[in-house]
Amino acid sequence: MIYTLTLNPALDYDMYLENELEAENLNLAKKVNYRAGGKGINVSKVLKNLGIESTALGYVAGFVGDFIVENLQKDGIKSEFVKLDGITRINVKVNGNDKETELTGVSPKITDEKLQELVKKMSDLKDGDILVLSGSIPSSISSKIYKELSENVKANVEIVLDTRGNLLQDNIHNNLFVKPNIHELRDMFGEKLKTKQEIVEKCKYFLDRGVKNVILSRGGDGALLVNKDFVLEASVPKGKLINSIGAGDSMVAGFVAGFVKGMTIEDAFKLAVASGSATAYSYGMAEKDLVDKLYSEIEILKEKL
Ligand SMILES: Nc1ncnc2c1ncn2[C@@H]1O[C@H](COP(=O)(O)OP(=O)(O)O)[C@@H](O)[C@H]1O
Ligand SMILES: O=P(O)(O)OC[C@H]1O[C@](O)(COP(=O)(O)O)[C@@H](O)[C@@H]1O
Repeated sequence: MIYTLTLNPALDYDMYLENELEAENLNLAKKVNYRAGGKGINVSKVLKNLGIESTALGYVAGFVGDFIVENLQKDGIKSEFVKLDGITRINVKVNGNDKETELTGVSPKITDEKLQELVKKMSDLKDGDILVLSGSIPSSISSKIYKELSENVKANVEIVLDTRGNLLQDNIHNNLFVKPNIHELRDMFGEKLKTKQEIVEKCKYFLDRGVKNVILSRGGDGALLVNKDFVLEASVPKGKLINSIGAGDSMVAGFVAGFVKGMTIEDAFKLAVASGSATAYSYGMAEKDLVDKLYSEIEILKEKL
């Protein structure tokens, strides 16, 4: 079984404006969209669209939490959330004609007792399972919680890690892959990292700490995969950008899907990029038909590390 963990889910409220967002002005929307979000939940959704079952773990609270649970149920995605007091956050994603602006809400508190409830659920993991640890960590719990949970897993499980900044560095633990985006890598090293060679050099930081593959996403500029044997560079397929929220999570789902289907690293990476771009070219998350179409258009360049 694949388990996705979303410690910090959200209702994503996508707003598509008539014009570019203007501060201190009235901004009119021409279309809106509500969806159950948070990184692990997005991974579960795209896995489902690719025909792969997973169980979504994490925390939900209040009426937003109810919306998330119902939304996943409707999509036929299994979830086993722990309930908290308070209200799960609402994240507003404002899309102008060119620019995307994100407003992120406040998360409910996770008490020690609720943390133990989650730990108990995670003790069900079995050999061969995959655990996807995705998204930010609420400030009420340890910023090393992903590492602590990873160390706690007794079974032989592949662990995927996708989180930001220091949280990424602090939570590495024998990961199948990590997926920073180029901005996160630049922030982490405080450098501009313009050339492919500069980027690949920095990816070695993760390999030296036991990560098997680093997937470095670069938005509309494609992606790199770096492991101890080779570097893969993927082109981005053609399409019209609609909303890139969840593109990174779709990429995570695509690679996991390829991995469980027994694809080669090259093909799983291609599926990852196709899934990321399929989401960027859609109002919702990547659907299989578009992923399949884009998959056939992606070119992968392979070089030795
Ligand atoms: N503007 C875009 N055009 C085409 N593909 C995109 C675009 N933005 C994202 N993608 C796809 O989604 C992947 C992940 O996007 P990225 O924005 O780098 O991740 P994150 O959402 O984690 O910041 C990219 O590697 C690419 O395949
Ligand atoms: O665009 P990405 O990085 O794939 O992730 C999008 C998801 O991440 C969020 O922006 C939340 O991110 P964080 O958990 O890092 O705060 C959600 O609102 C959204 O569903």
